[in-house]
Amino acid sequence: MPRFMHLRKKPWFIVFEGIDGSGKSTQARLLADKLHQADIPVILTAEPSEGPIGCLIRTLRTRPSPEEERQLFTQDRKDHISRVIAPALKNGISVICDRYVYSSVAYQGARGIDPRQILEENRTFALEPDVTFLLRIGVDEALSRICEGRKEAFTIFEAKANLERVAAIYDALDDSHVKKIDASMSPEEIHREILDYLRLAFTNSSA
Ligand SMILES: Nc1ncnc2c1ncn2[C@@H]1O[C@H](COP(=O)(O)OP(=O)(O)OP(=O)(O)O)[C@@H](O)[C@H]1O
Ligand SMILES: Cc1cn([C@H]2C[C@H](O)[C@@H](COP(=O)(O)O)O2)c(=O)[nH]c1=O
Repeated sequence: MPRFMHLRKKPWFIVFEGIDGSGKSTQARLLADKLHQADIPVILTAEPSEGPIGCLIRTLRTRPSPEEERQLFTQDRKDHISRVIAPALKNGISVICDRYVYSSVAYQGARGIDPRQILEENRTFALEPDVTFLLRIGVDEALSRICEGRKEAFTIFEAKANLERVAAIYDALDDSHVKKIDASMSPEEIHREILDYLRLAFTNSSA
């Protein structure tokens, strides 16, 4: 069966999660490019989204309260789902999303809000991905990558202690659609592992 032909029959919703610097954007782009090369209809999107609330979030220079932050990301996600994700899937277009529900669980959970409460609230409205790739990496390695790849000072979300708490919540995730990936490998090795996993998942889903 030609590679990824399954996606022509049923578009997939694929999410990338992980701490800052884990390589989510790199892998999301590599996967989107691979599907484009296979002539599979796909869009690459992200949260915070490019909608009005997502743009507001990205301009923040001081961190809101945990509750305000939770509400902002929840409203952005509702807008993102209705404006971008749901229409694409309905039109047979697969969606690759760089950050989604679990970012709220991990990052706002790291600020003291009960992660289970965040997850339960999101489950009342958010579409469930077909697969979530959780890129796992040590905080020190992630921060050294961010230093290399970024000139301006760290954003407010990247304080080391905060990322340690975020990473711990991510690691506790055990949903069946979460696939944990060792993100310390090279970009090419991670990409190959993701493609191998997807090919097997597509085969099993159409069996
Ligand atoms: N497997 C890898 N090995 C080494 N460096 C990597 C790897 N993947 C990405 N990088 C580099 O690390 C930096 C962060 O990568 P990327 O932007 O993909 O991470 P991210 O998880 O999206 O980060 P953020 O959440 O902060 O946007 C970039 O400079 C990128 O080139
Ligand atoms: C979706 C989402 C994101 N965040 C945080 C996590 C990141 O530090 C920033 C986005 O930065 P990126 O470099 O564009 O990935 O936003 C969050 O706290 N909660 C969320 O739901």
